[in-house]
Amino acid sequence: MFAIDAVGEMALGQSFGLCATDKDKDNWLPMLVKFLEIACLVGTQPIIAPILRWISQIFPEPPNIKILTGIVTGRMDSRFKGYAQQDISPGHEDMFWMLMAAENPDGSKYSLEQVRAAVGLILGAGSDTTAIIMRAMVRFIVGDAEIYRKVEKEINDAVNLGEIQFPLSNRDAEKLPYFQACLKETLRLHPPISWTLSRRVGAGGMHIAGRFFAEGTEVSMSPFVVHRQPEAYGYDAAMFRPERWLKADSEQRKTMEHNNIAFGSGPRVCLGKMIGILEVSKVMPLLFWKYKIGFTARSTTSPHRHKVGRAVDGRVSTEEPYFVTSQWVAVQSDFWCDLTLKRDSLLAAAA
Ligand code: HEM
Repeated sequence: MFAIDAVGEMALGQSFGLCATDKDKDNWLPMLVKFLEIACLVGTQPIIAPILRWISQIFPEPPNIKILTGIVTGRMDSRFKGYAQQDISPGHEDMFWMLMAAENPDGSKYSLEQVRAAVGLILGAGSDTTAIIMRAMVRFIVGDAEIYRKVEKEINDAVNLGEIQFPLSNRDAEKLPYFQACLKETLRLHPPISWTLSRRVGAGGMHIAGRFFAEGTEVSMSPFVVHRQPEAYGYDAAMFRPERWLKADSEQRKTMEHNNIAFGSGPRVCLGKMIGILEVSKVMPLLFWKYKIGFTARSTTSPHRHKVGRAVDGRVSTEEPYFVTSQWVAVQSDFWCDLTLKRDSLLAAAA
């Protein structure tokens, strides 16, 4: 809910109110998963796009989707209207405002359709991705008592010594090296996007990893696979071990960073990379400081209640606290946690 609200605030200057009401009354969460499933289908099989467009013209939009598209379209329309009346920003420069000021390479302004498409892309690309990392971080950290202890200690010590303050600034979050190493390990082992956007092989074709690919072939890489190479991350590449980032020498660290493609790489790298890292760095230390977290069994109403959990690598286990379904996006479902307010945070609130 936080990730959707945050991206709403950034893209259209206003959150969608999920955190404030503590409810997903418009069904953003299930609809986003559906949206990403369709994006996966169209992204990998572009031939399907015109068929889906045709179907969507014949059959009415399902009511749930209609509500969401209605909310987004309504907000955009009112911003377009405000913009035309020179009421350009809602008190701060959001992405809508920047897109309206942006120019195409030929110097022309973005068309309304371009702005609509870009805002839709940001809402889709910037919400579940960040939420997946947050869930995976809880699973990896809390699932290992020693790592959890180290994360808590680092945050508690930094708070007690007055080195960091909540709400955390990005600079303060950088004062938590062990937490940052956990974030890197999470992005490495559970990259939210299972393969990067495809690229087309250029004129004359190309040899990649010992194979020839003809000109025009679409190729892509899977962060999930690249991030598990022992050549880059060591013999224990499949293990969640934050220390690998802290103990690596500069050459090893360079290799690990270079192979980390959770946000893609090159000219089409994720445009929200720094925003995603900032969001996780602001929220997760506060969560770990404020609450004691534990996993609980799956809810009796869960669609997976008869199944054991499934990890991001497809391992099926009763120990696994969530169920990962991976299409383009490796999304978790049925993750039930117990949160207990900690004494320290209660005392700080009372002070
Ligand atoms: C942890 C969070 C995130 C992850 C792991 C992630 C990952 C990715 C990946 C793998 C790509 C494809 C890059 C490539 O093929 O080289 C991408 C593209 C993109 N991402 Fe993110 N993303 C995250 C958060 C965000 C956020 C918060 C936003 C916006 C506020 C965003 C906006 C975009 C956009 C607009 C693109 C398309 C770029 C293009 O077409 O050139 N992402 N992201």
